[in-house]
Amino acid sequence: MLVLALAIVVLALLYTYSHRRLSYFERAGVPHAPGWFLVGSLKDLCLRRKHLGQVVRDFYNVHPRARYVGAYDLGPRNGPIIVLRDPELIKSLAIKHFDRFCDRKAFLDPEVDPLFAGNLFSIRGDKWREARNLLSPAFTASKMRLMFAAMRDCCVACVDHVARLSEAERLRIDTKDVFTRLTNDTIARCAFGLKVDSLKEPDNQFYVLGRKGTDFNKFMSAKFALGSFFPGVMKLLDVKFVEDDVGDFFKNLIADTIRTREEQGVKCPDMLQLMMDARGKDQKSHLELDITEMTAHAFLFFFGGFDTTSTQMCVIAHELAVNLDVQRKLRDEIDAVGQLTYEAINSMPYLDAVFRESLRKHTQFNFLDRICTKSFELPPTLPGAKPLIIQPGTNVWIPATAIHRDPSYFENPDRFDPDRFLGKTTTTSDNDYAVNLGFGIGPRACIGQRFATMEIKILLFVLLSKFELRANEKTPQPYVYSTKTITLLPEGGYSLSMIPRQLN
Ligand code: HEM
Repeated sequence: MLVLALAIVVLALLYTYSHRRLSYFERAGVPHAPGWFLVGSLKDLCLRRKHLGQVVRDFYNVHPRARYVGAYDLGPRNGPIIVLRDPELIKSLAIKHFDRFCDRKAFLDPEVDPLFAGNLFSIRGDKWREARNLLSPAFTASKMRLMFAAMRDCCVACVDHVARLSEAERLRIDTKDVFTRLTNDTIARCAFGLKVDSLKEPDNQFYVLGRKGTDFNKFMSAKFALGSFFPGVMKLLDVKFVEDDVGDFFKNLIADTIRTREEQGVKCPDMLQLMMDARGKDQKSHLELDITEMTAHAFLFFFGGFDTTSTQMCVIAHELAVNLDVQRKLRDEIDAVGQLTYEAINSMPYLDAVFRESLRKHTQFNFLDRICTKSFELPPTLPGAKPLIIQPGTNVWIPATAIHRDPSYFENPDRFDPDRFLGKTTTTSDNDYAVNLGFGIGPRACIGQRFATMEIKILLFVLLSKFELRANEKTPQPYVYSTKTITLLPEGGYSLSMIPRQLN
């Protein structure tokens, strides 16, 4: 009885506290999405009524002219989220005032989950700066040139595998499975210096455990929500993103590779080598780079690159199969180029346009998140409103998905139309920069952008040289994102037909 009474009192206190928090934007005079006790403004996401992308668009559409709007986070604190709408303000916070908005919201305590919480995506402050400086040289244009041959070999092996399938199998390709194996093998080669063929050996440990560690479609989304909004509960229950068998496998792999390289005096052009070379160079560095930290960074290729890159391949293949005019135009460009070289892949305007349009229409990071680290005065959101001072710890979202579907920036935004990017170079004009957010913005933007772009372009080149992509009866049309996950997985899954070109 006493316990029940106590529980009711705690709940009532929490409710009163939350009620006050949920009036924050009302009091500040900022247009906002409504919020509810515990679920904040993310009720539809929690109830799986809407995909995260739609929820972000709902926030964005709260007011068509506001420079920013408000929403409320999950959890008993129902913290305020500032959702930026104005490209100028986005640039101001993400670039000019980066020193005040350099971190993301913490998911996890590094002590609970060192592999996940210790990687570049999650770490903060000076530790992030040092790690980013250390890892950036692995992604320069000259490193990409070095990795080109390895990537090409992986893509050719993947397309050869498709060619060896029976005709019936080729009519129903599970693109996610094939492309995930490809990205796995590329990462094994370029991050860990390992040769793996996951299409020939489907159950190899590298693939099986890498997949297990990054499977966003099962419990991962729930863990993300828990870690994001109730990090304390995550710590208490000792819930990890990276389970021990996965973590141990990768740690041992890194330790063995380092030992072998040191014993044999071998140097390889991969990310692991960069970290090995950086060890012990700077005594004052926060980066001690022990095996766990090196594994965390190398493992980041999985979190950052494995699922994202294969997903982007899937959505492009889908769009090409349902937009045959686009496929034809791209194939003509590929045929005209003929020879696949590093220079060629980087100078194909239509291929680049197709890729950029895919990032726009199918945005994997529905919002980019930043946390305010020093108090900051936002300008009035609307003419006549007051400026808003936000405090350290306030969450700021850049609603990438919503901006990408805003007709004031992209005419007819639901259409897949690569032509809109033709004639625009990748180093875009100022405003373009803040409305093309597929790889993020500012110093915290995706470090693997060049890597992913090159891998995807090579695959498209090799694939379309040999196959025509066609929708089959399982291809989702229209493409509706499943509300069961935070990824771009369509209801019904990915499926396509690949038809050898010479048979047409
Ligand atoms: C098509 C594939 C990919 C997409 C769409 C993508 C997208 C993104 C986005 C939107 C961000 C957040 C940027 C921001 O907050 O401003 C990000 C961060 C990141 N991505 Fe990617 N990414 C892809 C592939 C990769 C690959 C291949 C890697 C390989 C290492 C990678 C590693 C990372 C890392 C480490 C971060 C965190 C950067 C930091 O905080 O300093 N990504 N990515």
